[in-house]
Amino acid sequence: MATDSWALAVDEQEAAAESLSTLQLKEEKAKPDANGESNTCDGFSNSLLAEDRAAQSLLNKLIRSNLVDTTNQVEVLQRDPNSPLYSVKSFEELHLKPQLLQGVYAMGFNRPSKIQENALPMMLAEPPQNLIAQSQSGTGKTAAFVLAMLSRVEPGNKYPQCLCLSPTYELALQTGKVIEQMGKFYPELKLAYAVRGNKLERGQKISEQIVIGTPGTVLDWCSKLKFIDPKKIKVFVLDEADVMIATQGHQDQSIRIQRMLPRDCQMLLFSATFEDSVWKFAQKVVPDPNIIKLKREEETLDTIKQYYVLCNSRDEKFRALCNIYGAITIAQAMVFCHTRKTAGWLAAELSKEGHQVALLSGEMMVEQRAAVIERFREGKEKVLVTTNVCARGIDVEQVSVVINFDLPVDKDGNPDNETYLHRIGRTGRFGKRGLAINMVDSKHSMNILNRIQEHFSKKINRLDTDDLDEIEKITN
Ligand SMILES: Nc1ncnc2c1ncn2[C@@H]1O[C@H](COP(=O)(O)OP(=O)(O)OP(=O)(O)O)[C@@H](O)[C@H]1O
Repeated sequence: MATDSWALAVDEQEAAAESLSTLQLKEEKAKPDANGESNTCDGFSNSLLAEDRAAQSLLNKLIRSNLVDTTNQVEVLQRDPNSPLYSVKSFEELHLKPQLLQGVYAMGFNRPSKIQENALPMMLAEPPQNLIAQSQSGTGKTAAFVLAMLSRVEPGNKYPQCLCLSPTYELALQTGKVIEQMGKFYPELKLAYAVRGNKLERGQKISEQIVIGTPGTVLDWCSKLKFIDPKKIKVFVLDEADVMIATQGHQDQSIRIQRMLPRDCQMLLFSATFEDSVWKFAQKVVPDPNIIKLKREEETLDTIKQYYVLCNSRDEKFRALCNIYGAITIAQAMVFCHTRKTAGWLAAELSKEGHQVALLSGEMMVEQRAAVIERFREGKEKVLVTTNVCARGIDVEQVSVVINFDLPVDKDGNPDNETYLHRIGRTGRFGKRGLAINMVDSKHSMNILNRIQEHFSKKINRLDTDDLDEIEKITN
């Protein structure tokens, strides 16, 4: 998988070298599994990977202001292929409770998103149906299952009826916020967070109708501590299944929780990606499911002009970058480096030259990263320097130029074509024309570039950055 890229490995090493105390902290975090697994190097890097995925997902939620646009069609696989397939074009068609419809409109939703068009009628059908749904982040999954939970809950009954599992505390909070917003016109509706640190008195029973939490704590609350009676749960949601299974122990805990629920409990599972492992897990926790998939909007190199620049050193690459900036007007650019060290250095150098630079770096907290991206989106900075690890999955639509200060390679040093496409493909979406410039500083990187070129069968032209006229031409 591209996620364990070489850059991630380098960043891990840098992080480890930078601070022993952080390392110890993270090792602590990597330990908790009940399976008694020892904390090997691999365990450490897997835990970082899981944290990375969860952080990425949180980042996307924090910076997202609206729905991700998609022109792809939804693929629906019904449990009973003979039953009619309903889809709705308006929220009215769903016959929601008035308070709920009011909540939906108060959130500014005018009509269901693409995935909601099919998912909502299925989730709200009687008798309840199970669902596995996959679509990229930002397509309206959370809003859909929150609506389903709020539709089924009976606020008059003061015990948990809906249970939602999230991979981390922070992600649980984000979903909780959506529940609160959408359920705003239901004052009697209450929400409890089953997350580590939320200590309740033994023997207590929870009166909140919706519980959202992480698998370990939810399992404790349902079994050992008996705060929740699992037999009374009507809707079970497993959110971010792909992020969930990246964390050791979460998969087993989720399955154990699911086994305690009544047979007729509605099971809903959501995931942004659908690799084999997610699919296998989904089938274990969601019996007899309907399945909905929405393909990612294809990234394309067709509308992107690609160039490479030959240099001999990091300093030469920097000069080339300055020359490009001197010759053409760039509204906003993203510059990708392999390591946070290079990224930090480059950002500092660019600022010295008077550029308004934002730096997105691995050691930043997710909230800090979100703030950096927000400022960049608002145009407060014109250049965003980042490592691959930080910027994966982030869409900033107005970026028209992408510069690979270092070419993307995987952990074995081979070209990472997927990352290349993802980095620059975004500049050419929705009919926009983009520009990508690759810095080549060795025979090795020339070889990588050639292989990328072959892979996509798209010519990458040489650009002489000492020739200002030539640079100017590339924008024509
Ligand atoms: N029908 C809708 N109309 C307008 N905006 C919507 C609609 N549904 C959801 N949104 C908004 O779109 C954004 C993405 O929605 P949502 O969080 O539900 O997507 P998601 O697929 O769950 O993504 P993620 O997994 O990243 O949270 C949110 O800002 C949400 O408020």
